[in-house]
Amino acid sequence: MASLISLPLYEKTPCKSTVQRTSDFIIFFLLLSLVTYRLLHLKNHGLTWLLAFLCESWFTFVWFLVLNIKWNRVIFKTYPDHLLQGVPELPSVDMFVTTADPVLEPPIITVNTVLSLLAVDYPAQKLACYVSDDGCSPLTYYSLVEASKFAQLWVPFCRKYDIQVRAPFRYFSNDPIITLSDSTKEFQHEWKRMKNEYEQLSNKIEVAIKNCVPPCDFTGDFAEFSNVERKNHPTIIKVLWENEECLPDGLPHLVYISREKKHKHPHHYKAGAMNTLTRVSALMTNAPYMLNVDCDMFVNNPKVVLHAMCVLLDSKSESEIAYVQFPQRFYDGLKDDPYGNQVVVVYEYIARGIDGIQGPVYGGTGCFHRRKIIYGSSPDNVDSIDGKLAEVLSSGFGNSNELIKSAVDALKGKTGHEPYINLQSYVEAAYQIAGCGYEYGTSWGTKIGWIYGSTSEDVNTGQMIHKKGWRSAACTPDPPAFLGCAPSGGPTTMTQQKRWAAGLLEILFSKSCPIFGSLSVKLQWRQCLAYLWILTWGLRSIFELCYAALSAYCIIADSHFLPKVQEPALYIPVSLFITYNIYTLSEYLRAGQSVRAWWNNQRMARVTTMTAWLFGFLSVLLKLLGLSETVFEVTQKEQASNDGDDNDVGRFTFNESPIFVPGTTILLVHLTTLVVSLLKLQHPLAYDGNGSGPGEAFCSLWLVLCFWPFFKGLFGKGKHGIPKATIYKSATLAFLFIYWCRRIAMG
Ligand SMILES: O=c1ccn([C@@H]2O[C@H](COP(=O)(O)OP(=O)(O)O[C@H]3O[C@H](CO)[C@@H](O)[C@H](O)[C@H]3O)[C@@H](O)[C@H]2O)c(=O)[nH]1
Ligand SMILES: [Mn+2]
Repeated sequence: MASLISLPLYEKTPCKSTVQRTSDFIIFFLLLSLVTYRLLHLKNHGLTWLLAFLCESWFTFVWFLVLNIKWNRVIFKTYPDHLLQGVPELPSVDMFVTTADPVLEPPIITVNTVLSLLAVDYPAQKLACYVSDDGCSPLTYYSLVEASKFAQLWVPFCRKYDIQVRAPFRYFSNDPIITLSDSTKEFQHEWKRMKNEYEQLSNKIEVAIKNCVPPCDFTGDFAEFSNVERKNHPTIIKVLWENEECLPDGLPHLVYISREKKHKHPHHYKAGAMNTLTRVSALMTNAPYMLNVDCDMFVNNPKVVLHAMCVLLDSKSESEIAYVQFPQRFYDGLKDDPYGNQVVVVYEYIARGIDGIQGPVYGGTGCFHRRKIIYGSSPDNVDSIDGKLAEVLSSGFGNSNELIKSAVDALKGKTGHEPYINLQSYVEAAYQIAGCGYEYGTSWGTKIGWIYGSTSEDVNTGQMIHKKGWRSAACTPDPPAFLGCAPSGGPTTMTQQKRWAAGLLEILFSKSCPIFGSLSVKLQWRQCLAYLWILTWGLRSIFELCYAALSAYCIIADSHFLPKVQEPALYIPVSLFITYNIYTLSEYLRAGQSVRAWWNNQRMARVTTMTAWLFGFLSVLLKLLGLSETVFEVTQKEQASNDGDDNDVGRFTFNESPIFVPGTTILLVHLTTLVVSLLKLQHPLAYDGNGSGPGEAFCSLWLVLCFWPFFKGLFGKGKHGIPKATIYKSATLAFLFIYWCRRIAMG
């Protein structure tokens, strides 16, 4: 294949970064100076300085990790046109969609993602789409059945007119007048028909949700769904559509899978679902490449598979690059990113940096994997897999002979079935491998497939691959390949952040910890540092909380933890603060973001670290103590919401969750200390004698500004207000903290 390809399929270019490296260094230098200053004066001060020293050492360590990450930023560029000229035959791809809850993940969202996948620009006989439904919902199934009928019209329409956005809800929500004005009569006619058909499809689904018909009479095709409980039901696998004649312009196969679940059998959440998808697809189509997306991540660039293949089919990649990760981008993002979760700037600077080391971290969605690598092959044996080695590798696959045979084929590089396949004939064997007991005594979840033990199965699995010495590649085509929905409310954002922090810490505190990886295996040490930056999110909460408590304590006890006004050392924290903020602001501006977006992200970074990540940390602590297990709480997906008055869009929302207690407490404490320091109400018996100064007061002011959404929440109503119970609890905690500070101050 290599000789046929003359033009490059992809290029990796470094970003210019002198200014950035210099700024990163200045900040690092200032942090080091601060730590040194602390160390030199440690013995003249008490515990407060020791704590400040520990926190600042941590902040310096984190910045060192950032410095390392950003050092070699790169951009990957792919050329699909060169691919079509150079590659005689494109390989097959199995596409996986996971959904878990028809309420939190409305079926119409999953349907749109599936439709957009079925309609990608790629020979249809090379594609198969598998949907895993962990909710075992007849509604999801019904919606997919209806969607597969609509797809018969939609996919040809997209191909004929080269439609760019192939998720119908997005396509029809874009301004139709512009699309239609300079088009042919025929197109206008078909467009209207298609819009009408799509509206009928959404109506049917809506009606089904409301009235529970027809799925709920559980006859015919729905019989298997009668008496199912979400967490206790047999396997259901249904071939919704099969491209029987293997037509390149037909419709890709579509298969629905709900794996078996039983009470007390661990199902490992998304990782378990991914492994079931991997096995079932191995029997049916056994494509050498697998794409996986979350149910809300529709295809926004129809050439996405071709872009991925540019990297994967490049002659050198075969023994080097394990997977191609597309960035997570979001549609209908709220103006100025009030929840700080659009991650535009993080992608630009952090992700591009990691891309330049050993390659992007696996992000759980929008990623193309090679099947044999998911099956455990490493860069050393990838060229030399013979029958014997393949058999050794396939020993952990479980006792399905069909599966083992397909795995041996996949490992040897012989994949895909011969032209005629009959998916239906594999369904029986598929039931066996989708059973909840199948994985007992096998290597699934440990050495093969998606790795268990963390609710951030993505990072865990990607890291396992990097540890074998594989690299990965990022792909950032324009327009963005996939778009999904980012949480647009306080509670959802907090739950998601909490789960991430917990899942990442689970990896840090397990035997998959990257530190072991870079000592003994082939994880590059700079990649190991990059992983450490990610995995330690939850730990940051402790240091930030401690620092926040220090400044409050110093005001109440009339002590100080920052240099006094007359000390030249004051310039260190002051210049650190100024440089850091100007620098991060410039990053936002350079990435095309507003000043407001910068501020919202700074503020939300403090809020999530000290609240959601704290809860993530605590839940891992409980797990380590054997008191409870971490759970994967599914993030709620909403379609563009038109409800509510426009004034309130982006205003922070709350609910009864205890996750809002720490934030409210921090706010109340610092409001109090701010008043105390302005009115000079400190305790007269304070021990230090040289009391708190403007530095400490400024810290309180800054925190109050960061928690301003909570301040508004104190007076807000409905979902915009912090519940009374939360306020009472927080007020009690704040009171206890202040009381305790005074007690210590009085000795
Ligand atoms: O028991 C489960 C739980 C979740 N999912 C699916 O997993 C996906 C991701 O879940 P979501 O609630 O959307 O989590 P996010 O926080 O939005 O997801 C990010 O973080 C996850 C790891 O924490 C990754 O798995 C995701 O790919 C990544 O987008 C969704 O398609 C779910 O349907 C399952 O299939 N089974
Ligand atoms: Mn998601």
